Amino acid sequence: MAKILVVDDDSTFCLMLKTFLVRNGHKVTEAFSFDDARQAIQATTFDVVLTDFRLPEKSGMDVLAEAKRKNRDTIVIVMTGYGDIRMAVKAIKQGAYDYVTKPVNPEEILATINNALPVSVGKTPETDTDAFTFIEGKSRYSQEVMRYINIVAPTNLSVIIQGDSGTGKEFVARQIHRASKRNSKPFVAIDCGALPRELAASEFFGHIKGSFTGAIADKIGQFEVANGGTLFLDEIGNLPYDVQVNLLRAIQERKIKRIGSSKEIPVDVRIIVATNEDLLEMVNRGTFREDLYHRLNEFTIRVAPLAERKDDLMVYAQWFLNNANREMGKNIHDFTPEAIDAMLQYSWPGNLRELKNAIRRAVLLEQSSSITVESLPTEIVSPSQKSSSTKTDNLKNTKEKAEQELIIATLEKVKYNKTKAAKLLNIDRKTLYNKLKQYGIDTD
Ligand SMILES: Nc1ncnc2c1ncn2[C@@H]1O[C@H](COP(=O)(O)OP(=O)(O)OP(=O)(O)O)[C@@H](O)[C@H]1O
Repeated sequence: MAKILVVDDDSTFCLMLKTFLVRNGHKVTEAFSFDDARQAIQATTFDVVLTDFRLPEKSGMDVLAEAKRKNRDTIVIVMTGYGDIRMAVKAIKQGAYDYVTKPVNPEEILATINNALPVSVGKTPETDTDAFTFIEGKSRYSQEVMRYINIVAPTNLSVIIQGDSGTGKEFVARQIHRASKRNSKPFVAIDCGALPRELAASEFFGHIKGSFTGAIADKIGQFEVANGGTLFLDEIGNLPYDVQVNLLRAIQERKIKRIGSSKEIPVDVRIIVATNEDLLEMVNRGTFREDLYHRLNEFTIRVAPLAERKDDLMVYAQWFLNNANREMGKNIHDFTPEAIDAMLQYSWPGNLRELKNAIRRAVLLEQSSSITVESLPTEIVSPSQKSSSTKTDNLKNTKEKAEQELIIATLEKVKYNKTKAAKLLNIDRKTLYNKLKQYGIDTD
């Protein structure tokens, strides 16, 4: 039984979800606004918070921040419309466990919660369950990543894994650990993005009772938990600057001191970090320590966005389909040619995570033995395909659609940096702004 908070201003939806989750053995509290949610979070520690992305006045991001401030192990799942998928990706970068798309299917939510629960966010001793089975893509990029994993795994080198959200960085880290001599020892993941500055040092190194307000008992830090194994620091770019120096010292000296203690404890930990930012650029901007960067940068692996390795798409799609079948007791064999076509055309800004979610949703909705275009999220059925049969097409709106698609694709490519996008599109920034307005493209 998990303690779950459901946050949505639609009270009928809340009631429906509550009834369903209670029937499945959970204890559920509802909140219809951010203020209700905040009060509930302050009063109780929830295992799971399920929040709508759009709330009156506030957003799911605020609920996420509130829940993580109270207890960073709370699993936050964001419910979002497909139009907000980029925001959902942002929420994940800030510590949300996953998102589900609206219209929400209760079975899907339950499956997401069940997946999340045994994996108490972050610190998971490595287990060889299906949830972490590493699937090899067949694209040139994936083959290269595989080669790098095999080269670096047996060494003790620190590794930086660079790639957009949802590309599979944590999976690469787990695979390195699994293929290393450390694989019988723990793999410990810390999400630096969800780590409040004041708790970061204590999370890494532990503390002794009474060393600061709130230190009500001795606490062992993650360096000690990971001893002999691998420490995976996700979103390393979000680590507060002053904590970076402590981290560097621990890595270099291979010893730590619990906060409030003078006793040095030797630790043997291999460090793997992940980032979706350009750390070197952060070094140049002065937000990431250069000495730490060089210490970590013994080996770098770049994981390409799914859009750049379309050869992998169906390998993963079939794997996620098989898993979803098993999870939901269904037996859908494959995808129709139109569905494959639509998936290949789509840009997948949320990468493998988005693909997995789209397929789980499709498996729930699909009534036939193959996934059809109709059960895929509408976003995925590309605008040009959807409109190809409409008689109202004319040269002007065909041209506009193509222009709009090109702008979106370019923005995604340059991670929404408008200066770079304008340059690539060979237009000035002002023209780009006008076009964004004209097509209602939201870039915040
Ligand atoms: N090699 C893989 N084999 C099987 N599934 C994978 C693989 N890589 C990624 N996935 C799937 O994609 C999801 C996202 O992967 P992962 O969490 O590793 O991405 P990430 O790049 O670390 O994301 P973030 O930057 O948001 O933390 C995983 O939950 C998993 O289901």
